[in-house]
Amino acid sequence: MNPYDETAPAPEERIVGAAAEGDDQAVEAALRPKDLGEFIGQEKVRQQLDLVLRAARQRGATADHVLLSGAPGLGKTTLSMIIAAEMNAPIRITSGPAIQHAGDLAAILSSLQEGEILFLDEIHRMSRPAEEMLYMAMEDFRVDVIVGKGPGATAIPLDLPPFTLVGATTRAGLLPPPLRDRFGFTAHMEFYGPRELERVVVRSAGLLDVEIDPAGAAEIAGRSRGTPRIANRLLRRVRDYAQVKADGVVTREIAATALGVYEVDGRGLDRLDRAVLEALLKLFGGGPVGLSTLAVAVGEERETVEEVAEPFLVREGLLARTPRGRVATPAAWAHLGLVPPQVAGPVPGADQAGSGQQGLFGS
Ligand SMILES: Nc1ncnc2c1ncn2[C@@H]1O[C@H](COP(=O)(O)OP(=O)(O)OP(=O)(O)O)[C@@H](O)[C@H]1O
Repeated sequence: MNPYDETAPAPEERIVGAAAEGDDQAVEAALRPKDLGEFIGQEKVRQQLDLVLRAARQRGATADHVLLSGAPGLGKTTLSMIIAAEMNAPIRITSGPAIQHAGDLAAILSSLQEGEILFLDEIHRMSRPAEEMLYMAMEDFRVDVIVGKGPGATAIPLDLPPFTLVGATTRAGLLPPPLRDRFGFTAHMEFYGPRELERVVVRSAGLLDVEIDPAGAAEIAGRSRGTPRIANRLLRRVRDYAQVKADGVVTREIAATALGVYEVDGRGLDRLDRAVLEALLKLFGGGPVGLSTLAVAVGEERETVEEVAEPFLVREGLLARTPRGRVATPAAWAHLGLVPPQVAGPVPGADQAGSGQQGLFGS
């Protein structure tokens, strides 16, 4: 099971979904930071990448191949464009699923200019033959183009201009080691902290000409699930509300009310997330309960609960997956303002007699 699987079933378009949806792409182009200085957060990645790029520039060489991994919406595409800008090089953008045949890749590689950045999104979804061609292209800047079929087929070597491959993946673990090893620099992008997201919101508000006060920005940041793409989307919905229902200025109260209309709560949970938590707490006393039972209780597919709702609930420390089933954490009870039931009798190994929680969450 993959928490970041873009192909996971979505019950509906989610305002808190991390994948690009609706009008995201059109607006995102305008909101993308253009250089490393403008890129907010990810300090380590920024520092390391800055060194890699500076060194390449000083040597007058193309930069090493770069692998960016992390959940959707954290800025992988943005960073690839920044790499191109910092190297003053053109960029070609494609994705793993678009390259089904080795020939598709050969066509792209052979038309690259010297120093060009090739951004390959979802690199883990490339076909095997294309992947194998990429090994040689990355290492030797050469591909073998196969002409003909069967016993008469011949491989014609084709030299490529030096280029920089920037691969992006939500699932670094799925990359075969020979491919992973050919990247000179690998960066893992983390979820953003609230302060960083606040800066993302303030920056985007400036670009969109939205008046926002710091508390309004903090309110949106706190509901953005650690993801700049979600922060930008929530900002746009709050802007609409502020414009239609108020004087256009985004304050904490306006942001909270607007996001309440879209059913995004103070911690970024949406209707589905809360339905799962509520069922777990109110119907099953906090668990443990099996996934299928939980899914039936909320009227969703098992996969939807497992792949759409649970990853964020687990990340937030609201739900735990245990061998005996799904279990709510104390934070889940607190978040929904409910009191956990008292369990009668001492629980073996518990040091808080009577709380019953050691039995559920212990070890
Ligand atoms: N560090 C950042 N500072 C400011 N804005 C950011 C940052 N990272 C991402 N964004 C904004 O978030 C949006 C999504 O970023 P981007 O498209 O680069 O994500 P991604 O990781 O490539 O997503 P996907 O995996 O879905 O392709 C863009 O509009 C971008 O401007």
